[in-house]
Amino acid sequence: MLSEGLLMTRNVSKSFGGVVALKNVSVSVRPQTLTLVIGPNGSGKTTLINVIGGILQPDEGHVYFSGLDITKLSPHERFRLGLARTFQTPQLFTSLSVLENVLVPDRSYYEERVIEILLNNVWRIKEKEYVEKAFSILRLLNLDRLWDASARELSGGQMKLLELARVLMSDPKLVILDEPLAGVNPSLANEIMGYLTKLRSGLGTTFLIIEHRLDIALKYVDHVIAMHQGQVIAEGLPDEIVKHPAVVEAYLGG
Ligand SMILES: Nc1ncnc2c1ncn2[C@@H]1O[C@H](COP(=O)(O)OP(=O)(O)OP(=O)(O)O)[C@@H](O)[C@H]1O
Repeated sequence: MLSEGLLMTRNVSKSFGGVVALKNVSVSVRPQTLTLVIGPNGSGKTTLINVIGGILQPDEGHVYFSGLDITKLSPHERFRLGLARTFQTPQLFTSLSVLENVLVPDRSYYEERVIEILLNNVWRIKEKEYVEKAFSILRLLNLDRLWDASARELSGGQMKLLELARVLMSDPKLVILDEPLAGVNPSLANEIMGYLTKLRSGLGTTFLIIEHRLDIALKYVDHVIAMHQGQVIAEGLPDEIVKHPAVVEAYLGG
């Protein structure tokens, strides 16, 4: 059973005081897919990705990634295994340029390689490699023309793309995106979803996305997980899920 998903939760439960945020949640994210988690406000989406990312520990249940039980691992340890995430508010260095932001990925990426870099005196070669890699990622996301701009000059949507670019420097297997389209104009929002499909097919990256703007997101994703009151109420193809009676009821009732 562990081979079916790159990422899986099994019977994950989490409460905050008396509030049950997740109740026996078992989901699977297949490799090289765009999987979207939907649900009305308060249905448990954020809690689920925080448990998957390691920010929260579940009260019960397990999280598996690449066949490993990662339930007890820290967010950094998960990152090193290839499980990365972006935040609703991008975590950028606003005084640095676009390129510099991409060249400052998570510290653990460099920490792992620091001995190799020092011993072999290959820093200059590595630096050139990193810059080339950064530019190729910026090109994929149509940010290369802005490489020298200060991050603070970017639009909200471009900032989200820049955060994604930074995360991609570590060659993640799976990226969790928390509302990548929130506050982004429709044209850029469609562009962002287009880039994700391109990255999935081109680099083989898997994406787990939380998004409220279903009109846009549903057109691009491969699989939808619908939540309500801390439970998964339906799963399947976008077309099936929007028509699913439990999903319709959850949104109308909510
Ligand atoms: N830190 C917390 N302390 C107390 N209750 C919390 C906490 N985090 C979440 N909850 C509660 O858990 C439930 C699930 O919340 P969660 O934020 O996971 O839902 P959501 O689907 O992400 O909602 P939204 O779409 O509004 O972001 C809600 O009832 C919420 O009030």
